[in-house]
Amino acid sequence: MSVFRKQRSLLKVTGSQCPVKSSSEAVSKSNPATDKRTDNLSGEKCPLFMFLSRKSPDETKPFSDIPGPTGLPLVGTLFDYFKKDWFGFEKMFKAQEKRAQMYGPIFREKIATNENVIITDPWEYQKVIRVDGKRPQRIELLPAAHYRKKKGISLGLVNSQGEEWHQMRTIMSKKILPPREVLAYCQDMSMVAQDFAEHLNRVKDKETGEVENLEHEIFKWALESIGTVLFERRIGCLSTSPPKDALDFLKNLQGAFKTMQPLLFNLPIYKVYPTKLWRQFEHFSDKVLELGQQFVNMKIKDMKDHAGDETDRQETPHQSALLTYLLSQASLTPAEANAHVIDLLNAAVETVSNSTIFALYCLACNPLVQEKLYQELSDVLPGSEEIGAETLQQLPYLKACVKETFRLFPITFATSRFLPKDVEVAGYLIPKGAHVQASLYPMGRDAKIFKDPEEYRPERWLRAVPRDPVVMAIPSLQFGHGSRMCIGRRLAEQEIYIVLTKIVKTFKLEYHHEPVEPVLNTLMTPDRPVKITFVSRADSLTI
Ligand code: HEM
Repeated sequence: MSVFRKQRSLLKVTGSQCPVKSSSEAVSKSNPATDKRTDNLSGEKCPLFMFLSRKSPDETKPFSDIPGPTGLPLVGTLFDYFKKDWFGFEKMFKAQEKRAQMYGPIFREKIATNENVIITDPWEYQKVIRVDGKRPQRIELLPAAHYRKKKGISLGLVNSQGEEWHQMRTIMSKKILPPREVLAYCQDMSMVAQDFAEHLNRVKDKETGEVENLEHEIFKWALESIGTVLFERRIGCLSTSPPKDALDFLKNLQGAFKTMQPLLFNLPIYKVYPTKLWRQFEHFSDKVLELGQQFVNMKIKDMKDHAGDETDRQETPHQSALLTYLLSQASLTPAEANAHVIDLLNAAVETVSNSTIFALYCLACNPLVQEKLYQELSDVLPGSEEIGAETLQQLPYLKACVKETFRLFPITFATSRFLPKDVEVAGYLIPKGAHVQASLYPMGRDAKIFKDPEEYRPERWLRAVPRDPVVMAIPSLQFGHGSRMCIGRRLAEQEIYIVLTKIVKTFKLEYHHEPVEPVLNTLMTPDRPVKITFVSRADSLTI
């Protein structure tokens, strides 16, 4: 009898013994991996269940038994992604969902040089999280790492490993992670978001209420917003004539992300021969670097111009931009400090923009949810006051809306680790060094975990009754986990909360077009222009 079937028969016993009833979102069908959670509402595993579901070591199957597509020597399943009846690289998350339906919650796949164990069961992925350690290793973004090595630039926090990573992370964490540091940016972010709402009001079509190239406008906001954190200065993206360099930066950043996607999964021929795609990627990356450096130079010039100017410093609530902080670190050369800031800029703009676009889209498609959110915002912020740290504590529904967006559109689509030691997952022994991915799209849309998974229902995250902590943590997995979790998570969430607050208070959002589907351009992005109608709220006090 398979391990899974054994577990299922044990679960029948434990189900009746467990003192806590199952939730309405409990498993409808038996699934070997998901059944293990018992889904009791307290979120704690029943001790009897834990005892009965223990496996003896000899039940653990070898790595080679993990199911998955066979593929060809050398290239693995690479050619599947060129087939008409299969999904391309831009729909990799769909391919993983399909594979999970075929092989179950754990499978192996080798695509060109990428060999992965993919897990769609959140309880099983917990075993990977538990062994994360102090210096977790994630697969590098190979094209980006190759580019940096070629140019002789630091690999940066995103792509470095081991001690080098740990040292960088320790320095940067002190300034980016503490809640008090992040909350200090509330006021600046709030002012940028207010400008953005006014900007939308200005640029929306007076007849249709739609904004031409909304994505581009949101990118401008995201650059302006993170600019206040990194450089403590306004870039001017939301003015009537934004600086050309800022617009070029955004265009090239998008180009770099878009061209990186196919480079990530194909054979890395570019390492020996600069293919057309590689040359495009290199061109975009060169421009991003050059223009990013210009932002840095502007800030450095500001600092020199205002050295010792106390009046200027008093105007800013948090006294030092991230760049200032990094430049003051004795262990970093100015070149390293610059490289880190450009890294953060790159990581921040695409991620925050796309998450915000999907959140606005979800709200526009769900008027009842939007109305409920509007009520919450109006109760807490009845006037045009700025959004402060205390306000953010009082907006549970807003936070639930963001979580629900992350569930449906996990823009990073997978989070991964190289295992630091052998681990048993879903009944298989996975050896140290294997690369293991949590596939977030199928996880978030699993009907055995979420009732009516296609529905946008923020209430899922508001249950008064405590639910399984593993389920509750699914949305945050898109920021990764453990000591290598996204360093910008708090900044990102704060920016998204603030901009949604300003927009929903100012406009009623509507959507009257074909549904938007996600596609990968390294990150998950909408597959078409998102034509939201922005209807000014008559009773809005913000504009
Ligand atoms: C919704 C927005 C964002 C999402 C979904 C996101 C997601 C992620 C994920 C999944 C990782 C890998 C974590 C892991 O391996 O455990 C990561 C790493 C990282 N993120 Fe973000 N991120 C976002 C916003 C930001 C922002 C705003 C910044 C900068 C201010 C940023 C900077 C970074 C950096 C530097 C790393 C590398 C961290 C390390 O390896 O130590 N991210 N992010």
